[in-house]
Amino acid sequence: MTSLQLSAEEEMVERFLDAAARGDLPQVSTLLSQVPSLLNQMGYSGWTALMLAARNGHYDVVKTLVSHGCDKFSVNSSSQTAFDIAKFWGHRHISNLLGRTDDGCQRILPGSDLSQQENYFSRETLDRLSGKRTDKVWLEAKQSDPDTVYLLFSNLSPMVSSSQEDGSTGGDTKLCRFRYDAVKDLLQKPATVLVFLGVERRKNPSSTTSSSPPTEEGVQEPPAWFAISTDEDAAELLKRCREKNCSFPKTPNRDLLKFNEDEAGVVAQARSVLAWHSRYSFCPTCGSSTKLEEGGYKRSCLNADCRSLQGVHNTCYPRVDPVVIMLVIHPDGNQCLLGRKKMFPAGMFSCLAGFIEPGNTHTRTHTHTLCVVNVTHSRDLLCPRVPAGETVEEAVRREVEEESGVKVGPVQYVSCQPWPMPSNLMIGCLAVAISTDIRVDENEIEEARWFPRQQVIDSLFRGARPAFTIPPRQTIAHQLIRHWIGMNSNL
Ligand SMILES: NC(=O)C1=CN([C@@H]2O[C@H](COP(=O)(O)OP(=O)(O)OC[C@H]3O[C@@H](n4cnc5c(N)ncnc54)[C@H](O)[C@@H]3O)[C@@H](O)[C@H]2O)C=CC1
Ligand SMILES: [Mg+2]
Ligand SMILES: [Mg+2]
Ligand SMILES: [Mg+2]
Ligand SMILES: [Zn+2]
Repeated sequence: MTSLQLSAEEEMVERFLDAAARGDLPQVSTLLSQVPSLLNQMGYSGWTALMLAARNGHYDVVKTLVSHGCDKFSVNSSSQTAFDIAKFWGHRHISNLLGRTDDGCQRILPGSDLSQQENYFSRETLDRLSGKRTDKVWLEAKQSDPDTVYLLFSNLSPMVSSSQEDGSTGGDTKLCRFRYDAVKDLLQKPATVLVFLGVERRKNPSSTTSSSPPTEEGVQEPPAWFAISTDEDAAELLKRCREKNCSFPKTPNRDLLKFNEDEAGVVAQARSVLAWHSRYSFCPTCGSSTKLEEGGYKRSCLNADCRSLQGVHNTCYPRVDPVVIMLVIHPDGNQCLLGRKKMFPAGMFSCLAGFIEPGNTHTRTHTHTLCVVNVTHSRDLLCPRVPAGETVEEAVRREVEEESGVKVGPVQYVSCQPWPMPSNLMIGCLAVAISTDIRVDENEIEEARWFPRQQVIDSLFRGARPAFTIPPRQTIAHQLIRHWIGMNSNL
């Protein structure tokens, strides 16, 4: 092979890689059909087309390369697969696609344990079927269906059974499931709140054990799930359960972390919606009484003159509070900033976190999406000082500086977690510090420190005598710390 031929071939590889990096799917497909051997080629950078598409979030290109049978397990000079790269850059849909594989292959992918990238409380076990919430006839039929599953809540705690003899939940907590006959009296009570959670997702339709008749089309519908919150005495409610060791856990922050991933997702959904009902019994706009609608996903004001009945108002729907939670990395790349609140168990440090705030009067440098304004209005209206929601990045910078005095530069989203105490969405980020002096706000944080990577590894993997402890694996704080430790610094 002459040097000229070689460079032509190299040039073709670089063109192919460039198309993948830019997300140019037609170009990727054309080149592949002309030269199929391009599929797994590495360029000068040591990256394959799959890695570049995964890096830049080009889902369609990744999908096409995978469908052509490309090698998902090849690694770059930092030993990262395309899966690792997608995960690092927060392209979860791509890491899910690359991680979705049979059990045999999953072993091969480094760090490919899917439960690691999916945070606790995030699994969508049920199909919410939100379109059915307005279908009263369907919802009523489902309520009396013998296959329907009911979960009972008292004071926002679900009834659970525990395998521990003393009733203390030791990691094997299960939701108590009820059928219509066991709860139909509760459904008649005026104080009862009923929330439609969704229907089971069928993995294997042929293995159904449903006793309900097929629908007109002959398709058996999967069982529906509802959550019931009632004012009946907890001790009375417990008598309805035939299982042993039933209880309503008393300490949500601890006890709600003991379900398997499937049930944790259902609990998060049910508890957040029920918590909203418990706090919004009256109309936030005019103070009148409200009625439940849409399968428990709406409260409408009973005052016919209320403003909330005109148009769509967010006060009528369950609320979610966004919270940023961030692992701040030292400019040297080898230490991270962790803090502790007074209420934490002794020796525990965690990521800093804080509520995203509405309205930010900082001067903004990026463009806004604005409502259309009359062109004769002053320029001030086009570059408004009007309050607008804080961005995730701004909230990260503000909270870190407020709580620790450390200034933050780049911010990168990693993953998020519904946190049903009562209804937060924890938005997990990595952030890089641009100053290192710590000055804690003692109202919020008792202490904050830079921890060297090795000390963090000792804590994470419970090495000999760790200097501090971190929150349990079910928290996104734990997962962010783990993510940083697992990540190579040269990406
Ligand atoms: N899943 C996880 O790994 C973690 C979850 N969290 C959750 O994040 C949440 C926020 O973290 P913080 O450091 O407490 O926030 P923060 O730093 O913003 O301070 C909380 C204070 O902000 C005020 N505040 C502003 N907006 C609020 C709102 N919508 N609801 C309640 N208080 C509001 C209150 O005065 C409150 O005391 C906590 O509720 C906690 O449950 C916190 C750390 C780890
Ligand atoms: Mg905070
Ligand atoms: Mg704060
Ligand atoms: Mg705050
Ligand atoms: Zn009202």
